[in-house]
Amino acid sequence: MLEINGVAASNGIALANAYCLVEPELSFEKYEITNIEAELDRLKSAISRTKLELEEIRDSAMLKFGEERAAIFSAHLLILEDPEIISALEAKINEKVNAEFALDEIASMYAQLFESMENEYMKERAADIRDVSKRLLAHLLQIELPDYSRISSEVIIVAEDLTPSITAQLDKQYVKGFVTDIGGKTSHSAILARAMEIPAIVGTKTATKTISHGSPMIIDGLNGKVVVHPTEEIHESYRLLERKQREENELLKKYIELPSMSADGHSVEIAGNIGKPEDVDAVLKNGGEGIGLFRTEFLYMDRDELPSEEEQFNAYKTVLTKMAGRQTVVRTLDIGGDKELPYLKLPAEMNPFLGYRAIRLCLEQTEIFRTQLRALLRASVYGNLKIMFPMIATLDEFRAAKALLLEEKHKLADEEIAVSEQIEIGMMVEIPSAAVIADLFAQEADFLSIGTNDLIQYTLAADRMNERVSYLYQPYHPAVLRLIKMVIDAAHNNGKWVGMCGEMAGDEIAVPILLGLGLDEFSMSSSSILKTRGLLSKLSKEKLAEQVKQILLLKTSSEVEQYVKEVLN
Ligand SMILES: C=C(OP(=O)(O)O)C(=O)O
Ligand SMILES: [Mg+2]
Repeated sequence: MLEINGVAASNGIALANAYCLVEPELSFEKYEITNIEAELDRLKSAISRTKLELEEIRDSAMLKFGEERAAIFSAHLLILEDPEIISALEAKINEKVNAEFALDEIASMYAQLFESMENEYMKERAADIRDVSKRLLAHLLQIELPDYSRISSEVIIVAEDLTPSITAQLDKQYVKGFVTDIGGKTSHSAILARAMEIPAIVGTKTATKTISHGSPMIIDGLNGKVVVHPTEEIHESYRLLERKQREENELLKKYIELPSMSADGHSVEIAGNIGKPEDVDAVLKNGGEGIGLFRTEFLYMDRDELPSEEEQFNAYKTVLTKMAGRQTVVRTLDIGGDKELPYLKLPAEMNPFLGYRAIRLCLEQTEIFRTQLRALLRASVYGNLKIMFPMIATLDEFRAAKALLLEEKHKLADEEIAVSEQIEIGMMVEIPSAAVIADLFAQEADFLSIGTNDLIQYTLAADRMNERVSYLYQPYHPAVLRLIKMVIDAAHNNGKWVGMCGEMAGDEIAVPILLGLGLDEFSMSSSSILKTRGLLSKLSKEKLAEQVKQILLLKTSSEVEQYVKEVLN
């Protein structure tokens, strides 16, 4: 039995076998062959097995993800059927070299040829050739390649990291959880795991080195623990725990229909965070009263080009229609940091979290921004839309973004296209400079939404993705609490509402503090909604408003945590 610790990124317990997303070593030696016919046969049979595999992948991608993604595999199949490539391979084998070596030579030659072409489309074909030849090489060497899109039994994914696009493709029916070497509580793979409501442990540092494919394992998303090859006894205790958790989740269901109200009768709003229109279902299923954050960048990911105005319009319209008049806060494109768009071909930066991203990019590449704003404005008539801008650091940025929005609104009016007159325009407060001058922003914004995932990392200068400094990523640090108080007070002093859409809004130590500070809206992963509503129903807002005065005098994060735990008991 082996125990590994990591960051508890998404709650829950999962028991299944490991599915290691580790690229296996595909090394081989060059050797001279004596039987050319036998070698050609070996190549032929590896090609047919590769084709069969690709056909299966293509068909399952078609079913699960649609035509666009399936097309990649059709293109791979065409390469395997290309007579020119096949005869080049055969000619090479006729020089009495083994098939692996022949494949490597020919595939590299073609890939280099495509790479040297001016045409972008042809350049990309080089990647296809390398991909197919890797698959074929694996078949020649009789090594199985892991492929997450073909998982069809219950597994726990073990990977160095999961990019948002891989995570978004995992099929919840089979993927019961995941464990990664890197990442923190607010890395985007962790956020997506919470949206998928599957347990996840990130930042284990060693999972891929110590867990082998197929090993029975348990992940304890509550305590950030991974157990590999558990003893019978441990397995049984976790099975019972999992059952207990399922029962507790059943009990929480009573809160689906109840309003979000403290024990002393104060109402707040508990909303959900989403990344794709289909995530709305989980928010509604869990009784979310609104959407506090729609991370629209996910509409731009996992594809080869920017989404058109029409595509975006349809996505926003779907969300607004499903939300049926409930408050829906949509955040404009927040790309950068750990969220990349390869097709924008942005140069690599030394510090991407401090670089050219989010509103900075939108205010420069205004065509991208205007397309999104138009789509949003056109969709506004289908529900209760509020728009907010990410990563605002200066008042000038907020004014410039708002001006572009109003310009697009006027243009639509000229075109006689209907736009709602009720759209509130707000902003994320996730950069310390914005928190410090929240009083100035609150005069010009209709609402503020505190993004603690970034606010914490920028306040403590601790990368939210870096597990080596995760001890510094402290939501209850007095500096963070003071900034949050400043923002809430600034909004209220100007008659505006204030929400929080960072993960802290669903954190059980933070919720009592935030209630005491007067936060109006708590927006979180849909899996946290019911637990938070249950917790809220046991808290007295008026009593907490007094206790918070004490909390704000505490000197360290652990003192705050200890105080809240005592108050709660
Ligand atoms: C909600 C936030 O935005 P994201 O996690 O998408 O950066 C935040 O920073 O708190
Ligand atoms: Mg952010």
